[in-house]
Formats: sequence, structure tokens, C-alpha cells
Amino acid sequence: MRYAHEVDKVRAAEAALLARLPEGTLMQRAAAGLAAVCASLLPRVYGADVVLLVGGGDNGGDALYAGERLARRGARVVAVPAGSRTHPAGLAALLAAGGRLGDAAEIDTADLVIDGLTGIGGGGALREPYAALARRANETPGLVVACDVPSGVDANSGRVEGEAVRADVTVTFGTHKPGLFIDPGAARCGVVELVDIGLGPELPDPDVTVTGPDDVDPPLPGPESDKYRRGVVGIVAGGEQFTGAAVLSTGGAVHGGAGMVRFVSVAPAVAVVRRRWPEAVTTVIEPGDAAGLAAAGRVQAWVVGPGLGTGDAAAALVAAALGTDVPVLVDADGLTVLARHRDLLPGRTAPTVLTPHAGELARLLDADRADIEARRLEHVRRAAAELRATVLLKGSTTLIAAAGRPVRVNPTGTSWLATAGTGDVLSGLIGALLAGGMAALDAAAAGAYLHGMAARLAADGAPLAAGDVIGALPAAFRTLAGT
Ligand SMILES: NC(=O)C1=CN([C@@H]2O[C@H](COP(=O)(O)OP(=O)(O)OC[C@H]3O[C@@H](n4cnc5c(N)ncnc54)[C@H](OP(=O)(O)O)[C@@H]3O)[C@@H](O)[C@H]2O)[C@@H](O)CC1
Ligand SMILES: [K+]
Repeated sequence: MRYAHEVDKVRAAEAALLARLPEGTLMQRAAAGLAAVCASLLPRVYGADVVLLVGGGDNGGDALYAGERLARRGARVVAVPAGSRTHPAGLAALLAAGGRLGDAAEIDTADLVIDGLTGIGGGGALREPYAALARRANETPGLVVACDVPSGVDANSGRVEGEAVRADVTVTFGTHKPGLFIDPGAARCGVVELVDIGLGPELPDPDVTVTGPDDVDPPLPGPESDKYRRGVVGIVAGGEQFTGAAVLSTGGAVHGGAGMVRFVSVAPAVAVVRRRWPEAVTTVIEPGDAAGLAAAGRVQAWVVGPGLGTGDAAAALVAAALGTDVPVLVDADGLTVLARHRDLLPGRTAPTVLTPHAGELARLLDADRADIEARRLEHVRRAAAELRATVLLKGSTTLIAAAGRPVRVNPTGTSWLATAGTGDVLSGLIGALLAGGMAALDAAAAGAYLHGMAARLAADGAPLAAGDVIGALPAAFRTLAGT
């Protein structure tokens, strides 16, 4: 599992380590790692044209010392300073090794550009001349290697406020930074290489982890399994007019490994679901008939919300599901209802999972949607703490938070997933995993991983319909080790 630490933790760990090491040791370790990656990317180091973009801080120092190492191996290294200050010892070392100072035009013909403008000390939109250098580097045909973090990407959040370097490779030091995993920053990093500078023993628990295939461990049937032991998921979805979401959510559950799916809704939705998913056991209720949930029979988890509507009838059903003592996932219209009835959440003892997109989370938190989009990590954490739930925030990088735990980043998403109905599939899938006995955070992370993987397999470079994601779920399960 890959993990990341926020800047204040990195700085504290560095300070603890620095206190025990001779001055400059860490920067030399970083520069050595950076130079080694650069050398491995060049067909020949000798005679290669290397340009260093050098900001006013230690990120620039790393670039200068890496340049020194490449110059000693025969590269033609040019430093282009951006700040009013240039790391003096690093510059002296580069010049002593045969490097020189140059100007921005040399970026255009470089074989390789090292971006040492800003690292973990960067903040806000890049100012000039940093921004102009980043823009020019993004236009060069040569390779661009970012030092620690692509300049212009906020290391903690992945936020990009203005110009930002678009790297082919990012060489990061000591530990990953969350912004390398979260879009839009993640999309600027290219391949991320981690250089060990000895920080490990000083680092606390990570702030963020990235789900890997080994972390996805859905319950598998054994010889003792029967449909009840494998978990029964109840789905409360659809209405008089809208039935598509109910079909998709049920499909996600049927192919998500549930032992049985109970579907509860008004007659038109039940009719459509029965036709598409004869596997589901259905119960017809009158609109808003909360007692119908109990009458449907025992379940190990409820999914409530897709296509449910947002009126009083829907609110009664959301309240009924949240009133049970089993895990409940609330999605879509259910979240809109919840934004008006936040009193339904406190007092639950069983886990609650909420799966909003940014707009739904904005309503839940009384926040601005654009602000949520810009600071997704911060808001998903805040939502988990305030709503006392596991919160899965959908988006180009899906984030999953539970209070006191590292935020999980899902790596399998694809932009083809941004199409109507895919969220309904996800709700049923996670519901099935909850019913199978997975803990809320694990179920949400596993669901996001499998859902993204299914979408990738189904899309294969072409537009995708939500139903295709259901069809590809078996293939997605098969990609996991041990299944
Ligand atoms: N600490 C360690 O032991 C180790 C640290 N290491 C390395 O140090 C890096 C951290 O170095 P750091 O703290 O000097 O900050 P850094 O990223 O160079 O940025 C500061 C400079 O950026 C500038 N700047 C900021 N925002 C800007 C903007 N929007 N637009 C334009 N300019 C902006 C800012 O300008 P100022 O605000 O001062 O005008 C200042 O000049 C870290 O990422 C890693 O690479 C490794 O060697 C391992 C050991
Ligand atoms: K950088």
C-alpha cells in the first residue's frame, strides 16, 4: 500500500533526522536519488543537455546538487534561477563541476529539464518568473523531471491554482505527499519515484493511503457458505417515475457478491427490477411506507436513496433505514433528504456510509461546491468527522474518509466513469460488501476500487454505459489476488 504524509509531518520528521546527521546529508541523499533517476531516463548522460529550473528554496538546492552530479558525468548542465536568492552552496557546487548559468530559452532545446522551482515550501499560484518557466517547460519536447513535487501543485491537497509543471517523472523524497495522489495534482506528476532518504523511522502514521490490489479483500464464499451467511443486502430505491437507478443499484449488488438482494420499492420500480434482475427478492410498498422495510425480511445492510425522490415519502424511508441496527449506505436522493434531516445521523450505532459527489457534499455540509472541488481532502475529512460516517467523495480522484483513519485514495478511476448511473452501481456494490461483513471503510474502499477497475475493463478506451460497469464486475473481481 502506498502512503503519503502531509508537509508538517515531513518537516517534523526531517528535523528529527537532521538533528542526528551532519549538515547537508539529507539534501545530498535527495540529490543523489534525483540524479540517478535522471541518468536512467537519458540514453546517454555524457553530452546530454540538462536545464535546471531553480527556485529560491531548498527544492532549488536539490536540483543544483543533482545537476552537479550529472555535470560530473559529462552532461552539459545549465541553471536558470527564478528566485531572488539561489541556494549558494548548490550553485557553487554546480559551477565547480562545469555547469553554468543560463536563460529560459535553453529550456526549448534541453534533453531533460529538472523542475526545482518549488517543493513542499510552495504555496498558492506560482508567481512570475516561476510561472513563465513552468509554462515553457511544459512546451519543451525534452523530458521534464519534477523534484519532490511538480511546481504549482499544492503538496498537501493536489490543488493547482495557476500554472503548474506537467512532469513526465516526479522524484519525491522520504515519503509521498498527498497532492501527488489527488487530482488535479496527481495528473501533473507522471510516474512517481520515491527516494529513500532515511525518513521512515521518524514518520508517524500516514495521512493518506492508496488502495492497492492486496488491500481489497472482499468476503469470498467457502464450503460453509449459504446465501444468508454470505450476506443479504436490502435496497430501497426508485419511485413511481424513476426506475433506472433502482435497476443499476440492484445490479451492482447482484454482481457485488451478495448472497441475496432484497429490493423494496413502489410497484412500478419493483416491476422493472424484477424483469431485469429476477435474482432479487422484491417487496412492493406504498410510497413512504416505512413499515415495509421491516416486513421485507432480515438484511445485513441497507442501501437507500438511488432514484428515491426527495419528498416526504423518501424521507420516511431514509429514516426507517437509518433507524435499523445494521450498516446503511445512503446515496443520491437519500443524501439530498439527509441534508434536510441531519438529525437522522447522530445516535446510530451501526456504521453509516455516505457516497456524495461534490454537489451533494456541499448540501450536506452547507458549503460551496467549488470550494469542495478545490479542497477535496480537507472536506471529505471534515464530513466524516461532522457527520460521524464513512464518507466516499466521488470525483476524478475518489477519496474515502472515516474519523481518525488515513484517508483512502482510489487509484482505479477513469474519466469514462463520469456518466449517468455509475454511482447507482457503486451504491449496490458497496452495499453487498457491507452485507458480507466488511468494515465500512474497507467496504467503501474495495467498492470504489472494483467499480473503477470494472469501468476501465469495460471502457477499454471507448464510451461507457453504467450497465457495462455491472457486466465487467466479475472481471474486476478476477483481477484481485487470490480470487
Ligand atoms: N528540509 C529538508 O531537510 C529537506 C528538504 N528537501 C527539499 O527541500 C524542499 C523544501 O524546501 P523549502 O522549504 O526551502 O521550500 P521550497 O519548496 O524550495 O519552496 C520555497 C521557495 O519557493 C518560493 N515560492 C513558494 N511559493 C511560491 C509561489 N507561489 N510562486 C513563486 N515562488 C514561490 C519561495 O519564495 P518566497 O516565498 O521565499 O519568495 C521560496 O523561494 C523539499 O520540497 C525538498 O525538495 C530535500 O533536500 C530533503 C531534505
Ligand atoms: K518542484
